[in-house]
This record gives sequence, structure tokens and C-alpha cells, in this order.
Amino acid sequence: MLGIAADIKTAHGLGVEVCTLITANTVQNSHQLTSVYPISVDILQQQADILIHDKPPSVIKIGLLANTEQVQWLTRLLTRYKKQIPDLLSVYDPVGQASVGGSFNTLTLTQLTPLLQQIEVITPNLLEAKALTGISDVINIAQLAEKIHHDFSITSVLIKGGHNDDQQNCRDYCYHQLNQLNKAKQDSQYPRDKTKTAISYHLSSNRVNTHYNHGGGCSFATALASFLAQGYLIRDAFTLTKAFINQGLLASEHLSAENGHQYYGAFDQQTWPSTASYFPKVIDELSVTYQLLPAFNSLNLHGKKLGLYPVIGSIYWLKRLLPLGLEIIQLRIKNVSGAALEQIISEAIALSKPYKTRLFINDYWQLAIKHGAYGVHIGQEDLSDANLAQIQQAGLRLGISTHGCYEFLLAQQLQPSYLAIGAIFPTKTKNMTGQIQGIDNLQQLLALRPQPSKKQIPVVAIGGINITNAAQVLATGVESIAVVTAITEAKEPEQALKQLVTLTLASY
Ligand SMILES: Cc1ncc(COP(=O)(O)OP(=O)(O)O)c(N)n1
Ligand SMILES: Cc1nc(C(=O)O)sc1CCOP(=O)(O)O
Ligand SMILES: [Mg+2]
Repeated sequence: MLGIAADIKTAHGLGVEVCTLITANTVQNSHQLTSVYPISVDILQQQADILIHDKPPSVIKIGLLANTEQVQWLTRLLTRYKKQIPDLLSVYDPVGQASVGGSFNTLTLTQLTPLLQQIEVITPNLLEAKALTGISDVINIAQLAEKIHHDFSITSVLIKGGHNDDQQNCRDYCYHQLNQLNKAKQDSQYPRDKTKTAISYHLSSNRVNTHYNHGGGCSFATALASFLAQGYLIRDAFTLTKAFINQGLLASEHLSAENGHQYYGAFDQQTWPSTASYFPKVIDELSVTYQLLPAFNSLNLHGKKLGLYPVIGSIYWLKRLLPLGLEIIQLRIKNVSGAALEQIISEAIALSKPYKTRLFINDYWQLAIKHGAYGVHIGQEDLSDANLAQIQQAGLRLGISTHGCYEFLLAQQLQPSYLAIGAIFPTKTKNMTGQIQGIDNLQQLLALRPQPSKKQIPVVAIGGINITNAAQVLATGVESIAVVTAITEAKEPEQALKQLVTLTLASY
């Protein structure tokens, strides 16, 4: 393995246990690589055999492979491990050329192919992507990524932007085939557009001017493997990885400048990236479509707090809750369509008019516009079908569901009236498999908002919240908690609502 120190520092910085198998001793510094001394596959086999008895890996990150014997050995090893550990993921950083010049190996594509066919995630830079495809003249990232996926059946192809021409921005690209990743955590919500079999997007950040980037490629792949090992979905793992890399590069920017960018130094692996400014801009179909859309109207709270946000499924519940003086309620109708649906929505909107309560309609944005609702709540699955420009022009407020940092950053760019984060805890109201955030993730996502001095979009937490755990959720600083069953299935709903309102107000 190349960059063994970088790998260990990265994984430990991110709270992941790591075992390393060294495939070669290299003679290199940050200026040059002079020799590579491969380790025999006999030794590697013995190490793998003994380590697997300690603890099975959840992710294997592969870096330098020095010769064909090692490639063949690893191909056999991965084939065997995958039978033993069905959820095992492998991340391959196709190390070939050293960033400081010189080659680590002379492997051909034909020799590498059987191994590539065992890989789930690959992280080439532009030069490596060209070598993997045999395309030397085209700089169409999408074409390169799709060819890598197609030729080797690799589920996720992440092409790093470090070698691109753009001097201002470093744009990394992800092509992700929608089948089994992350195997361990099936994602019930994705893709937004259910007809798609693959998604692609860019993550873009300002280019950082530092020469302290030696080992950055290893750190990228190991950070990605570390986030995947912790159960993050690929889009969130990739976003966190980009933030981790930005954080490390920015940490050395001043050192590099101080020495006049004269020599190279080691990439500075740090810990969990928790500052909003390290996180990239998400560029996908949705952000491109709506890049010029103005911000949605705010909730006009005039210093008041949003408080408890009941999400209810009938006119019966609406009539029961409207007189209770809440700032916000959502009507979430499921399994009704046609005229009956329109009747319910129009009646709900009419019923809410005499009250100060802001009524949001879930999903049915056209009916919400038609009948003049205060706002509409749109989930990730509905985002590609909804016409956000129409909602905005009609003056309706918009709430968007998010589950993880990729969706949160993207939704934040759309400047809705509020953002929802869920599911905080397991819930029986909706299938949220693979999307349970917990308190830690909620806190991490809240840190992705702009500094309090800038305009912050209110955040609502949802999913499995009840009287027992509400205080814990509110302690994170969310503006509101949204609940379904904590009210609708309570023995005494008004009493439960009152308790939740008290807890919410006490948290401000
Ligand atoms: C406040 C709030 N947050 C999230 C949701 C979930 O919306 P969505 O993802 O569209 O799922 P459904 O509610 O439509 O099943 C919500 N409704 N409200
Ligand atoms: C409707 C819904 N959306 C969620 C999300 O995370 O987007 S969680 C959820 C269910 C909320 O119901 P309860 O309060 O009964 O757990
Ligand atoms: Mg919805």
C-alpha cells in the first residue's frame, strides 16, 4: 500500500479502525520516487489470513499494486471475501504514476481488468481515468466515468478534479449506478427520479493553492472508505470526503505560501470536517435547473419561534388542532386521489384561513397553488417532478425534506422557506431504511448552515420524535420538531401536544 501513513492518519482522524497490508516499500520523498520494492504475495496472504480472524472488514481500500502477482492474488482474495462478507465494499485508488513523477508499476489494463471487475468504488484522477479508458484526447468527464463503469461494472466512479484545467474551481465528478450501494444500508428514497438507473453530479470547491498535497490521493480514497465503513451512503461519503480534503489543503495553504510554493509537502490529514466552509457546492440537474431561482418567501415569524410542527393526515385532525394556536401544521394526505383529494385539500386550506397557523400541503403542490395554501412541503422523491419556479412565483412557501449532507447542501442552495432533516430516529410512519440520522448526524448537518450572522434557513427535525426524546433533539438547536404519531397515536393527543409545545418553547 502506498501512503500507509496517510491512510492510518486519515482513518484514525475519522474514527475508523484500520489494518494495513503493505504491498511495496517505496523510495520516495515529496520531490521524487526512485524505487519500488514489492512485498511477496506469500507474506500478504499470511497477513490477510491472520487479520480476517480478528475482525472482518467492512470496506477494503486498495492503493498501490506493484506487479501482476499482486493483482492476481488480490483478485482471488476479494472474490473469496465477498462470498464470506456479503456487504463488503472495495474502494480502489488506481495508483500508477506518482504525483512527483515516476511510475509505481508497469501494469497494463488487461492485467488489471479482473481486479477492476471486483471493485465497487474507484477514485481516479483525470489522468488515471484516461488511462483506464484508453481515451486520451477527450475531456468529457461523464463519458470517461460511464466508460469506466461500463467496461468494468464498477458501481461508483469518482473522478477527482485535481488535474483539471480550471484554475478557480476543483470539480470532482461522481457517476453512480443505482443498484446495491451502499449494500449495508439500502436507501429507500433514492433516486429522486425513479425511472433512472444511474445518477451523476459534480462537487465543486474553490481550488486551494498549496503544494502540501503529497498523499492527498491516498487520503481521499481512505476517507471515502472510512465514511462508507461508518454506514454513510455514497453521495454523503463523497461529500464528506471532499470536505475532509478541502480542510486538509486549507490547513497547509499558509505554509505553502510562506515557502513561495517552492517544494511539496505532505497532505495534512485532520479530523471530522465540521465547518460549513469546507463543504462543496453540489451541482446536479436540480441545482442547475434552479440556479437563478430567487429565494422562497420566509415564514415571516417576526421574532416568534416556529415551535411544534404537527404533520397530520385528515380534516378530522386539522379541525382538532387548528384552534390550538400553533404556528405551523402540515396536511399529509396519502392514498387518496382525484376529486376526493382536491376536495380535502381545498377544504383544509379554507379551514385554515381564519387562523394564524401556517398550513403546508405535503406533496400536492399544484393543488396547493390552485387553492392558495400558505406553503407546500416537497420530499426528495417529488423534487424532480415539482415545478419549484411555479411554486415560487405563486408566492407559496416551500419546505424540503433532506436526509444527509448531500441533500442538505443541495436543498440549502435552493433557498426554501425551511429545511427538514430526518429521520432522526426509526419511525413506523414511513419507510426510512438507510436514512436514520441520529442526534450526531443532525448536529453535523446543522453545522452546514451559514454562519448565524448570515441568513439561515429554519430547520425542522422529523422522524420518531416523541415526548421522551424531544428534549434531546431540541438541544441540538433545531427551530422546530415535526411529529406524526406522537400526537395522532397519543392516548390524550391535546395533552401530548401541550407537553411537546412546552418542551419546544423551553428549548429556545
Ligand atoms: C416537516 C416534514 N419533513 C419531512 C417530510 C417528509 O416528506 P416526504 O419526504 O415528501 O415524505 P412524505 O411525507 O410525502 O411521505 C414531511 N412530510 N414533513
Ligand atoms: C413523514 C416523515 N418524513 C420523514 C423524513 O425523514 O423525511 S420521517 C417521517 C415520519 C414521521 O412520523 P413520526 O413522527 O410518526 O415518526
Ligand atoms: Mg412527499
